[in-house]
Amino acid sequence: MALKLRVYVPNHPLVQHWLGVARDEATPSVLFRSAMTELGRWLTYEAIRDWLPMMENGVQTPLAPCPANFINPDVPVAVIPVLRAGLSLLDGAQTLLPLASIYHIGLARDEETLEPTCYLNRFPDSFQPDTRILIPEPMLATGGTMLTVMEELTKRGASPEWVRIISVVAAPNALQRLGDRYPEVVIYSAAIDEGLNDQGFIVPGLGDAGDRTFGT
Ligand SMILES: O=P(O)(O)OC[C@H]1O[C@H](OP(=O)(O)OP(=O)(O)O)[C@H](O)[C@@H]1O
Ligand SMILES: O=c1cc[nH]c(=O)[nH]1
Ligand SMILES: [Mg+2]
Repeated sequence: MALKLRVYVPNHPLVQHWLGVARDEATPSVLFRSAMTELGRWLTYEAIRDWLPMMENGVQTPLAPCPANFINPDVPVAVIPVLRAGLSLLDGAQTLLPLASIYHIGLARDEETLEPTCYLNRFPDSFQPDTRILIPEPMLATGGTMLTVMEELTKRGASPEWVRIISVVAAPNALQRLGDRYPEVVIYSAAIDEGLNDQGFIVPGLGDAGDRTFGT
């Protein structure tokens, strides 16, 4: 079955370098966090192309009038880190989007059923439909977590066409399920891996992103 959503894997040396560092089991927690921050920064840089709202506003240079383009401050921008592991990408994203509102959501997968449970939701009651929404979530495995996040967003008025996900490793299962339900969503991922093992971990993946970030 063809994949319906758009997935970009930036072939950028900084993205590929930090992905390698994050994958390496010998990488200690402190360096793993740096790698994830860097991935958050460069994946955000790629993802906000053609997505941030712009407006034209001429300026006067010291020499002459000149056309200029600026980010339109009237269109809301929101970043939705998915706790815990999504926090590892947040610093990098926030560096590039310093004025964005940050709305946290926390989900944990049951180790047996792989079903996610939501234990924290700091979303506003409603989102303006043109709100630009960036979701840092490093692991897209079964896709269950991201489908829950999307449901919580859309029932508050968010438009999938303005949602961009930054992820480090995505599995085909998650991409298929997300594409079937939300084909408008665009994903920027450092890699698409082969699949999942019996415990629902992405292979080769990078292990448990939350545990490696927080040393648990
Ligand atoms: O696509 P899925 O199959 O839903 O899996 C992906 C989710 O699983 C992990 O979360 P986990 O439950 O380990 O929580 P954590 O981030 O707190 O470690 C990971 O951080 C993703 O959020
Ligand atoms: O491989 C995986 C799958 C889900 N969550 C992780 O942290 N790693
Ligand atoms: Mg985890």
